[in-house]
Amino acid sequence: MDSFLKVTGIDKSFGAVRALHNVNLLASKGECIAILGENGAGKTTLASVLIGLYQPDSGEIKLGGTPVSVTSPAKAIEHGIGMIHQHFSLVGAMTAEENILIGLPSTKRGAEARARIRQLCSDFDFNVDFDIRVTEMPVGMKQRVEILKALFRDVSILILDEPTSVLAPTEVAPFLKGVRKLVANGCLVFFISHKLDEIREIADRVMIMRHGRVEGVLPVATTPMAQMSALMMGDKPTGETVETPKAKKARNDTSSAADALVVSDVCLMDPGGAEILQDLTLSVKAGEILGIAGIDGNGQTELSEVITGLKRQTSGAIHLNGTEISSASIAARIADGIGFVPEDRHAEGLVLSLTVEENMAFRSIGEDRFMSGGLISRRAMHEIASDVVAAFDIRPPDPKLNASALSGGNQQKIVLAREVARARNLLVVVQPTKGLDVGATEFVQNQIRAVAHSGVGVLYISTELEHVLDISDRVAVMAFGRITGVVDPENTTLQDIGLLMTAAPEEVL
Ligand SMILES: Nc1ncnc2c1ncn2[C@@H]1O[C@H](COP(=O)(O)OP(=O)(O)OP(=O)(O)O)[C@@H](O)[C@H]1O
Repeated sequence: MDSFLKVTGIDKSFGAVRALHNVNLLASKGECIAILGENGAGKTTLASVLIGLYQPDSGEIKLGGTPVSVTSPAKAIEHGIGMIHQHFSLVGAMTAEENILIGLPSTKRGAEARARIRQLCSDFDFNVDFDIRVTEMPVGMKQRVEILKALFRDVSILILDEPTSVLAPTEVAPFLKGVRKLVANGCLVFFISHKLDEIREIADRVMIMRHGRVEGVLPVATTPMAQMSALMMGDKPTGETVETPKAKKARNDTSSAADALVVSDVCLMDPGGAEILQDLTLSVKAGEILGIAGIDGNGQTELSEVITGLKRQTSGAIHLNGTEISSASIAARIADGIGFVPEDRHAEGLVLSLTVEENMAFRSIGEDRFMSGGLISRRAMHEIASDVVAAFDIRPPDPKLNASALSGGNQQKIVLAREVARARNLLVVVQPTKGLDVGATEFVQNQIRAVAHSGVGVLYISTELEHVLDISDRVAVMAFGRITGVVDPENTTLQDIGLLMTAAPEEVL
């Protein structure tokens, strides 16, 4: 094989954690290599070494036979290596075009450049609104802007870190098609993903990582999924199975339960006067899981923010256990027993510069369990966090590490653990399985089921339709800031839901 990229003997440690252990890889232009591995396996670290965010402790990277020193992301771009991260790095106050052209000399930012951006958009079927700022964009659109930014810089190696996790089901197929086009054009694409079916669809080879080592680089077409999964998980069993339909029925008999949450006729306007939520009405009973399905950017995030107090509705009312909380502060809602797992864990869920145990106590200081004799007890904080770290299998199992030192999946577990503990009446989760490996996904779903089982109402918002259908007792579909229908997940079809997801405003009841 004519290898364009040659990675030899890469090692990278963070203190005692050996994140990469003698990683070797040969890859050619015009192929798509999936990188598969459990949370914490070293996938992001390897990608970060390739794009110069981290310097390896040892090892070598060659491009076209020449050793290269990738000392920064800017150097990586010079070498034609770009990466789309799970957490985007766009400037919120700027438009798509301004972001794509940022840092380029003015000679490269004229009409020709703008035409090329639009051409790339149409080549890859990317729907991007060029008139709005990034802060106003739904996550899926931000991702498309990030990709355009890399494509505009003519990358020949593009690393995509779980790119479909922010996309709605209907957006995935066109996106994958776009990636295949990129590969056909000679780009070497690394596709980090936890989704075996997607890997099967998009990748030529799969590189399986485990505990910082490469367990194998195998052709996708001839490698059974079971073999990929076994290499990824070692001899550990994959996640426990979930819940039988019978058990789900037994749990979800909430017909006589009281309403935990009632949202009545809620409207939300953005500063420009556009209606983000329109006369939205729904209810969640105690012990019930109400799923919210919908294409990203149809008001789901804003719904979660209005319920948790991060945004104030323009009109309408919100009741928790029969008491109106429409104008209550965020702190008052937390005190009332609302737990919230936000979509953007980095921006809203965690303080990365604080330790795991400090993050566990975040916004809960003052609760009896963290206090002793009227003072904050560091010991209680440590003990509570140690228990949670063990129960949620957070790795590395050290509550005194900064949250920034944990992999994305393990950071997610911290937020979930903290919010589950807070949710005495209502748990609102947005994209809770994003970035989690198969085992961790099962684990998180089971935690959420257990919360509902204890009598807490759960609002489960996700673009992962299969997960929503699997876990929810009822599913409300959102489009254009409204609920377009409520369905029984046992008696509905994907087509029915698809229709509700794309219902035009005038078709909405
Ligand atoms: N900046 C850092 N400081 C300390 N430890 C780190 C740092 N970055 C990663 N690690 C550790 O290195 C190991 C590999 O992490 P990495 O983020 O590469 O995993 P991953 O395979 O991308 O996981 P995920 O699927 O959860 O994103 C983990 O044990 C993680 O805790």
